[in-house]
Amino acid sequence: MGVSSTAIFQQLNDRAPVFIPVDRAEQIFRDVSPHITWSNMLLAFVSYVVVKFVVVAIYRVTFHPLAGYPGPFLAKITNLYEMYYAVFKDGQYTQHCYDVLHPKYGPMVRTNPFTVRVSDPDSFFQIHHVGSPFLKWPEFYLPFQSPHSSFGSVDPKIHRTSRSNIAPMLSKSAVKKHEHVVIEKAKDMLGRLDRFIAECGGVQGRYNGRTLYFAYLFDAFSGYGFGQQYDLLKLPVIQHRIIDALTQGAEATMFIKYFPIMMTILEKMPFWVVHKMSPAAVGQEEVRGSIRVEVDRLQAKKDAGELEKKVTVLSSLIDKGVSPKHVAEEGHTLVAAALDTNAWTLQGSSYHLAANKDVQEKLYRVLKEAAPGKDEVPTWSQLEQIPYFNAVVKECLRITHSIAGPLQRVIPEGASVLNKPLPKGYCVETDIYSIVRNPKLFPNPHKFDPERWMGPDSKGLDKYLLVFGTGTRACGGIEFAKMNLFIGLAAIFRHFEIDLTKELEEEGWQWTEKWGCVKRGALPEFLAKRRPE
Ligand code: HEM
Repeated sequence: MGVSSTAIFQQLNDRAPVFIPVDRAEQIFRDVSPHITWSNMLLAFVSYVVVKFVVVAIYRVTFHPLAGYPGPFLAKITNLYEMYYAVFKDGQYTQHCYDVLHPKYGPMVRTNPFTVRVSDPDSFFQIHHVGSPFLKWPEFYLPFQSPHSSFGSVDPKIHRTSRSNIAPMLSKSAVKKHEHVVIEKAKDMLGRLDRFIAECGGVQGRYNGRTLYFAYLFDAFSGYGFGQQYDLLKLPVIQHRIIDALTQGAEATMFIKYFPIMMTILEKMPFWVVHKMSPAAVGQEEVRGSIRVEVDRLQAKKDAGELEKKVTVLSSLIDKGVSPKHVAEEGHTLVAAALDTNAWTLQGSSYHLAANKDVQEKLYRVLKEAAPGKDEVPTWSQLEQIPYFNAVVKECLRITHSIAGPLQRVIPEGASVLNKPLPKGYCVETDIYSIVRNPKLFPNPHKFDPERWMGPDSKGLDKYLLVFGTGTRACGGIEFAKMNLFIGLAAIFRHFEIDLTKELEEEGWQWTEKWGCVKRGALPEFLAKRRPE
């Protein structure tokens, strides 16, 4: 039953006397009600949105705490500007900042209403030093849904705990104990290249770098990380849904950055729906599932007093008493953090070495000297003693800069960067790309030139090889990453001559930024020929 308007107005008036006389209110209602139509309501709504947008836009360019920072007008009033380059121009945001915004506006640019982007080596260290009060920006990191992991945590206390939990298993001395496995997997990779050659007639084989290197890295990491052997390199055809899943995951990162709600929606959806939308999600779930099973198995062993000590990253975490839920979270993020980055570096390195045959030949000669035997793979310590090899690896890391996207941090109280005070609570972002491609630090920065690491002044350059980040939130797996890179690159370039396919030769090395780098254009395929022993 309806309630009369008189009663409603009477009630309102009782609660807020002298608000408006009841008879006057009724009169207004009678006058207005014929105009309450759908089209008028729509018009009112649109007018509200437009007026609100204009008022907010005026505020953002005039009185907003970031109003004084230079940047494109559109970027100051809406994040659609940034989103356009990041999402709709297929991952061109970082390159747009490097090519257009910084040259035009200087080292500090307001790239969206809430963010100042800083491209300056000294400021990078100021923001990312050990114990820095610039904490990870929750809006970017929390959608990864691993708030208790070393990568995904935002709260410094939680991070301190999670990082110190994994650190002993990822220290140089700890990962070195796993070196024999990595060498074994590198030899499997050589065998696999022989098979590609045999399949292509016995002289030169064509292979997909992403698939092959991913399989090598996954085989090298999975045993150490979570005690599972997938042996992807031994499959008849190298294919696993985890490869597709991580590819799709990387592709989705930018989309999730601008539409974080998507992660929550996907989590809440029944798995069969997600599977229908993205078959690769099965691979993700498969690995997540096997990590969960392994974590539960380890916890049961611990409860029974039978836990094998410090055998894998996961078992060492269970041994420390970390809850199974958090151990599983750490496991998932480690898989993503460890694989895409390293696989990208190996692909990009293969491209640049194939495109620069003089460097490849010199590298081959030093490697042959270090490992003269058939299929011999030098050890990590041996490789560390070869100056030219080290120069090549540094240049490969620099030019491939796996994480090209912005590293976003919250501005703390009283911060000032480049002598300009920054308002607390907003976002300041830096990026690795603009440091490792800074022409003042690395002249001719787009040229692949290992010699830049060999000169008398090159020691000072090491500090700017910031591909792993620096400070408290620097990469947790640097040693593991280096071991895989050193051994993987040495194995391949000691025993094979790598060439570009026609497609890559014509196109060059094109990439798109999905926070991490993703190959654009032609497939990352290469041609491999056995070196004479
Ligand atoms: C070439 C290979 C790699 C590169 C270039 C790389 C780069 C990076 C960068 C730039 C960050 C900082 C991200 C940020 O501030 O948001 C990071 C974080 C991290 N990486 Fe790596 N990474 C590589 C390989 C690995 C490997 C192999 C592992 C593990 C075995 C790993 C584990 C981690 C972890 C746990 C973090 C989070 C650290 C923390 O916040 O405490 N990464 N990595």
